[in-house]
Amino acid sequence: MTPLPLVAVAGSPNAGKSALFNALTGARQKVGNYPGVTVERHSGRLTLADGRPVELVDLPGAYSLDPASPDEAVTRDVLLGKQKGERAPDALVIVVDASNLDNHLRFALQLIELGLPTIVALNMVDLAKRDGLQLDPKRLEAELGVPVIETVAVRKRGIQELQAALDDMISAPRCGVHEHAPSDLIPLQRRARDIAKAAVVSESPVRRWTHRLDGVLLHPIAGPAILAAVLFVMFQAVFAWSEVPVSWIESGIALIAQGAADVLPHGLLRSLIVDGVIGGVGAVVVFLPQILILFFFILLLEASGYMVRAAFLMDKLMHGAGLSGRAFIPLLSSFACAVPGIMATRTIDNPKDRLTTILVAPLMTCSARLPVYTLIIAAFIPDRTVGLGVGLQGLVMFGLYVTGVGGALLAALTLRRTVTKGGGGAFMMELPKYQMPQLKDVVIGLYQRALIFLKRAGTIILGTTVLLWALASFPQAKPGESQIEASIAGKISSGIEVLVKPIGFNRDISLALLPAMAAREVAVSAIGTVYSIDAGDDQSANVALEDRLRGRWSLATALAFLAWFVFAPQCISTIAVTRRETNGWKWPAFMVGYLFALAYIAAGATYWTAVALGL
Ligand SMILES: Nc1nc2c(ncn2[C@@H]2O[C@H](COP(=O)(O)OP(=O)(O)OP(=O)(O)O)[C@@H](O)[C@H]2O)c(=O)[nH]1
Ligand SMILES: [Mg+2]
Repeated sequence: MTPLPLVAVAGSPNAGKSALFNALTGARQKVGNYPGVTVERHSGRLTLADGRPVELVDLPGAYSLDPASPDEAVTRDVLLGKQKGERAPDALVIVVDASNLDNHLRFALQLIELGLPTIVALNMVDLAKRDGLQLDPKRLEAELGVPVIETVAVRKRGIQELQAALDDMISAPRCGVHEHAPSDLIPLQRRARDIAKAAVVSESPVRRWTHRLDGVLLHPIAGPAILAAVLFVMFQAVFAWSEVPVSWIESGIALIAQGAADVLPHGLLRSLIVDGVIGGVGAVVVFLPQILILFFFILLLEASGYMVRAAFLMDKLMHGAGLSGRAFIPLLSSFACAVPGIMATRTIDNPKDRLTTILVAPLMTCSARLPVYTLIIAAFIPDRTVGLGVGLQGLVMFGLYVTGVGGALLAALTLRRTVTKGGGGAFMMELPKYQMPQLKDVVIGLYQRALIFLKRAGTIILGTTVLLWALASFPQAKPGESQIEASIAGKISSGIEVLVKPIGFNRDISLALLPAMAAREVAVSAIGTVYSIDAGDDQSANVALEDRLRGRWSLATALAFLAWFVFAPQCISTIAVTRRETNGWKWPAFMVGYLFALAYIAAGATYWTAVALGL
């Protein structure tokens, strides 16, 4: 018995292939598995007008014939007649989304080049129309050189016409499958865009604007320059805009501390409230404005549709580091916090790519580092401009972010050649329309961020601060003795100090490192608490934290401390989420190990360089 003619339904993800397949085959479907892989095989039967049966297979969506995932590999192998347990298809139905034509035509063009008898289903014309886009299928047909049928798969519109076209095609003599040579994506993309443009009859202004903006924002030279400028402005704003609200919060906290000191009697309770709670938590809460400004930008970039363009621009760079372009969005979210960033890696299909992305995500400068960076920069970097209105402090902050990103790319490159070696794939993504961000959404996003931050301040940070206060307050010092040196915390930190002395860290830092494991910001509150206790009741208790630091740390130590924080894996939540996402302790342990090693080396190198330069 000769097998039925096989017709493959192929196209980009979400084109509506399965919907069309269902409309064509109805209930006559079979679900199996391709041998050797975990990809399902959906097939169904279709009877042509003259009574001849054909078999239809619904292939997994793919962006190109150069696969990035196991699903895409099956699609390619079936189409090229190389899939085990499947015969070569006799004809193709390519499904494209009319409202997303230039993206979907890329793959369609590759498929048409295979030379099989082919029909293009121009699907989702209902959605295109709703968006104000009208296309000319005849023009498209002329450009592509194969029949084009308009369909709305979910409403079964155009199904009969499609079946009639299949009828003609199966009757025609078939020619063999041509080999696929991996094609260069850039010319392919350009052709797809030109054809999609030619097929447009009319287009709404929003769509037209999107195309025009993309012409500038995705330009090979202007695009990256604009992206760099956007990021730079963002980091300058974090400093410049926060000055006033920070000073308000500072005076508020000082007032509260003063009030508490006035009403409470001398002694331990007063020390706990004023030094422990108000001193520690207050030192962190001050950073709320900066964190909100950072999130304001991230929310704006996301809502406007620019974020995905940024990912597109970064794709080449990501590939250079051995990462998938899909890694960009998880890594960018990690600027806010590594926990959602690591969770977002679930969109990366290649397991090695994904693992690498998880392992480097903590190197992205999360918002919890901001308090530490800000404190040290404010204390040690002069507040002056370096010309053109660019502030030195903002520049140093920008430099710290760049170091984090550079470290992540280098780490990824190294990991991909060693522990996470293995093939990756080409990456493509769809660009959404530009949108005016809604004020309401941004406000809600910021409100949620503020709440999360304050909750952290009230729980983890408060808890560790009080614990540290207790460790730093007992046993009580005898007269003439320094309280910190007499305390348990002082003893512990002397132990740590032995380890970190070679990289220029002093006792204050050793004391802050341990509680900072709970959350990075705690380093700031820990230093705040310790200094409050140490100052005792003398007049200097009211001196701002920065001024105290300036008196006690050398510039070399401060810079080493910054370098440490760029790399150190100090966050329990990140370690926990890594364990969950990688199903075990192996990778989180590896991550903590290599990041601490990097932190130690970076801090040491910074310290000794600074000392050598005479800072
Ligand atoms: N409005 C509208 N929606 C459609 C049309 N065709 C498909 N859809 C919807 O689009 C979504 C994706 O359709 P699918 O058929 O699952 O797409 P697919 O190409 O099989 O996707 P993958 O298999 O994931 O690549 C579903 O929610 C469908 O209901 C259409 O012509 N018009
Ligand atoms: Mg499908």
